[in-house]
This record gives sequence, structure tokens and C-alpha cells, in this order.
Amino acid sequence: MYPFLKGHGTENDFVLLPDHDGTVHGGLSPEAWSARVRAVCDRRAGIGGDGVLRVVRGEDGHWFMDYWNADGSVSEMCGNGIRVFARHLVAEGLVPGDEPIPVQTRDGLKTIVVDGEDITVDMGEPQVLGQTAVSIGRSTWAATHVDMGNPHAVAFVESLDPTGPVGSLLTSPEFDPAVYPHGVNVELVVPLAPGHVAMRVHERGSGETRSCGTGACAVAVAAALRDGVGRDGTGLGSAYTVDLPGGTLRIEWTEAGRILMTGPGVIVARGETGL
Ligand SMILES: N[C@@H](CCC[C@H](N)C(=O)O)C(=O)O
Repeated sequence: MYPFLKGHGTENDFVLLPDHDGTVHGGLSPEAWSARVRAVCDRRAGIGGDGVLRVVRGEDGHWFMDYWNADGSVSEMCGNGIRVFARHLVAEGLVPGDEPIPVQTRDGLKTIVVDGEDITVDMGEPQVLGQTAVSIGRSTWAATHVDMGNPHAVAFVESLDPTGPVGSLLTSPEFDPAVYPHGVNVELVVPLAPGHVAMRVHERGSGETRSCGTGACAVAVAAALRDGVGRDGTGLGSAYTVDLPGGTLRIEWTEAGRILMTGPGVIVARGETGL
């Protein structure tokens, strides 16, 4: 048996596995670890989640968010996950809650500020890597390739209605494997008002989720460039409210070029499992 917690950020849900010194899960082979991730994320035979956050100390002494998708694949970064991760660290007294929290990720060190229900993450600088396309059935849309540490394709569509061309998102939209050799998270977006958009997402390794933090950041970047807002139309100094099926995130693209993401992160359960 080993301990777990369950949490979510705008209903993007995770199983947290404390493993502070790496002795609980660290000895598993890569295959056995992937199988464990799939087992705990299974919504019928397991605890259920879009991914796993292993809570472990990094070699540099910072806490390391060891993020894994529900299918057992690894990703560089998880925006909703890191807010839940920070909430857990503060709730357990593992870090002080009244000062910025450094958390190490595969995409480098992130800094998080917890202010009541609001958790703000400095997500770093986005990389806009050009235009591509995504397809669902007979519909093809232009998409902006944005890297938030992990890969995103952001497409503006007419409607997010599941009965329309976007459909149920049960399978991944088609994408160019030459652009995304390791797969991609695909965001479908509709503008609602100036500085306000709505999106659905199909996540690499997890399917359609109720929210994606890095995806919302990528969407805000693509929307700012499309709308020509911010300083000289560069997007710098802009802000977007992003509505997702599971809640709302606020994304700021600072004058200094950094993305700040604000939203909730909650822990809903804890226990022990032998999965
Ligand atoms: N839901 C996450 C992103 C998780 C990783 C993604 N599926 C990938 O493979 O890159 C978020 O909130 O950012």
C-alpha cells in the first residue's frame, strides 16, 4: 500500500503520489511505473484521473512535479497540475504558503504564488513556432503552433458544439506528425468578446479533458496575436479570460514576455492504495 491524494484544477483531475525521497515509486522499471500510472488513472478500476503528479524532491532540493499522462506517457509540463501540486505542498506544510513557491518541472523551474483560492503560476515565455493545420473528419482549420514547454496546436473554429464539426473529441484531431513528432495537445477556440474566449481541448495522452492550463496559456497567446492586441500588436501586456468546460482561467502576457496563469487548485480526497 502507498499513499495518494486526489485533486483537480478547473476539473482537470490528478492523482498525487507522495514519494518525497523517491523510495516509494522510484525503484520501478519504466514499464512498471507506466502501468501503475494507467492503473491509478483508470476511472472504473482505479482512482481516476487525467494524470499523475508524483511529489518528489529534486536533486536541486526543490520539489519536483513528476507529471505523467493517464495513458502512462510523460509530458514536460502541466499547468493545472502545478497549481494542485502547490496547494498540496502548502496544505501539508511542506512549504510556507506566504511566499513564492519554487517547483521544478521538466520544463524548468516555475514560481507559484498562492493567494487564497487564487493560485498564480509564472509559466515562462511562450514560443510561437508558426502555422500548421488540424483536422476533424472533413473539417480542417489553420492552427497556431505554440510551445508552453509542451506542444500545442490552437485552432479558431465556428462553434464548440459537440454536434457540430468539432464533434465529441473522443479521438485526437489529425495533425502534422512532421510538426509534432511527439504528439500534440489540440485546442479548439471560439472568441466570445474582446479579451474573452472559450475552448475545448483534446490532450495528448489523456483525451478530451475538462481543462488544460498550458492549453489555456497557448490559446491566450494565439488569441492575442490574432486580435493584434498588446504593445504594438505583439500580445505583450495583454490579458485573456479563458472559459473551459471545467471552469475559468485568467491568463496574462506580461510586458516582459512572461505568461502568468491564475486559477484554482484543490485537494478533494486522500487515502492509501495498492494499485
Ligand atoms: N492538463 C495539462 C497538460 C498535461 C500534459 C499534456 N497532456 C501533454 O501531454 O503535454 C495542463 O493543465 O497543462
